[in-house]
Amino acid sequence: MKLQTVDNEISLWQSLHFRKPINPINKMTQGQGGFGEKPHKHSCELSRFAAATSSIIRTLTSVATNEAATPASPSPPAFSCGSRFLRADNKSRNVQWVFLGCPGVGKGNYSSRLSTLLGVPLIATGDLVRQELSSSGPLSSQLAEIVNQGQLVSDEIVITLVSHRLEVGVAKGESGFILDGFPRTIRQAEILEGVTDIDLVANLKLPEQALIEKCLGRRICSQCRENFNVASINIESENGKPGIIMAPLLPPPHCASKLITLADDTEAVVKERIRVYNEMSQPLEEYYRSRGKLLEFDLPGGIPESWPKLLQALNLEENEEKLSATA
Ligand SMILES: Nc1ncnc2c1ncn2[C@@H]1O[C@H](COP(=O)(O)OP(=O)(O)O)[C@@H](O)[C@H]1O
Repeated sequence: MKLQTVDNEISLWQSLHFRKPINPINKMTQGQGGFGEKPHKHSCELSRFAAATSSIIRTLTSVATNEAATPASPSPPAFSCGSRFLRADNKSRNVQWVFLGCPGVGKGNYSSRLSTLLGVPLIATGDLVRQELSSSGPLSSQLAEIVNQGQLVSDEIVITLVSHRLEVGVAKGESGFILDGFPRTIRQAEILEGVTDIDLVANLKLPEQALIEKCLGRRICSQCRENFNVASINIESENGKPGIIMAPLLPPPHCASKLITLADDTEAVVKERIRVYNEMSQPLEEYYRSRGKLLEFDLPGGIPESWPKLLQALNLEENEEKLSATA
């Protein structure tokens, strides 16, 4: 039975290194939620998986308790807030937030702005996968095939990549994190839930037409790796839903001649990525909603309209100097 298997795995990781108790309420919700069946794992797969996850467990423990790295006199925060999402249960650590959203919704952009604002690292699994893919490592060609077809890479590989990234961060004294693109399956969420507390899961939404146009308009500077978008989106209001206007995000002149398109931003692959998202990742909305952690956010337009409203929804305010620095 699924619940039994998840418990077995979490107990295995706990026995390895981590100490977070399993919350009986979570167990109950998982059981009632009817989430997708977890694939059967052979014991050798399980032990490889456990090895990878024990690493994430160790690292997440260190991230969650990393007080030593906090400076004695921290510089004033770039924000003020009354947010219930900040440090929900543990004043000794920084935020642990997750960003959900379909490909093209802009979660990378908003999570990156928040990471700068809150002074926490942004961990984007898409970037970790692409880094691995462009290296000459053993996983490279295997990953290229999966990503270029718009499919998800295996939970085991993603967890290994996240775990490694967290370990590097802990060594540098990082505390807290914003996760962009992880978890993306119920299984990944269960693993995360089993090892640390997530304070908030922000779910960004746009109509599908805008998602497709945004993905197809995405460009990256091959030199500085900055993201831009050449799409000019104008979706008329329909059936009581407000229209959406999104201006292009054009590059500065020194990047304009160096723009590239990612191999998975073609129309067929984008549609497949959205289909895979709806099938594999959308169930996460209910998973986190039932745990009281989900913040739904319909983007009202491009960054100039959406960013202040997102801050409002999170009960955050940028300080004046920060506003001018990011303008
Ligand atoms: N958590 C994850 N689980 C499985 N695969 C992932 C995960 N995160 C990223 N990937 C892989 O990396 C690709 C790029 O991710 P990302 O940049 O987040 O794209 P998207 O625009 O689809 O949100 C995904 O299509 C998927 O193949």
